[in-house]
Amino acid sequence: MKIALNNVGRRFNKEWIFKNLSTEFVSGKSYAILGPNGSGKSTLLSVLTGSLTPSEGEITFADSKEIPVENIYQYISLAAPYLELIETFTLKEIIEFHFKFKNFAPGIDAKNLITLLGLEKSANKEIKYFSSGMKQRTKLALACCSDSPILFLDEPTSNLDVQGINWYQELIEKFTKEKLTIIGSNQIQEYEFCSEHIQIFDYK
Ligand SMILES: Nc1ncnc2c1ncn2[C@@H]1O[C@H](COP(=O)(O)OP(=O)(O)OP(=O)(O)O)[C@@H](O)[C@H]1O
Repeated sequence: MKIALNNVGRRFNKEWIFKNLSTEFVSGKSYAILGPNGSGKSTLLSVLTGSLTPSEGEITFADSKEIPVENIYQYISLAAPYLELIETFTLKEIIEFHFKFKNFAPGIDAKNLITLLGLEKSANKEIKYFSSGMKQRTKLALACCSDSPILFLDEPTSNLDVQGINWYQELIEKFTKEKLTIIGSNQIQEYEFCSEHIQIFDYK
């Protein structure tokens, strides 16, 4: 998989969030998009997922051939603070729902995903009764355990405690090897495994 950006910029009204960004994102590599709060990480991630159009420049998605932007969602898994889980579903139900649209990563099924989460006792509990950390683990596990070639994680350790952060790092180790992984972050423990760094402030 490849995402290629050619002089891409995005503005809201008259404010440029980033511009003149030309780079490539390829499978098997992990990328960190870095910058402080409000710098534009989530805006760039939205452009890269095809959910926000660039204000200038070109973005292209390709596998063995070009993929139209309207189809790119089929190749993507995403966990982000602004993507909510359906609160009235139980954990079992949300897994069943999610995997109507995505395939499980090799070796994963609903039962061992719950084990991986360490939430066996909460399998029949509604998401609305989950703690913020339990919800975050669930979002990360759904995204990482899907068989999608591109994985986007925005602020992946928000609401996780030290144990949760270790759990996140193990999850990444297990499930991102052959993927194109892109992390939006300003915390080292979230992106230390990423070999490629993009500083939003280099594109202001
Ligand atoms: N839909 C929008 N309309 C107008 N301005 C927007 C919109 N979305 C984001 N912005 C602005 O774009 C800038 C970058 O926001 P963005 O959420 O991308 O930053 P971020 O680096 O992800 O921040 P954080 O680390 O706090 O999540 C901010 O000034 C924000 O107010």
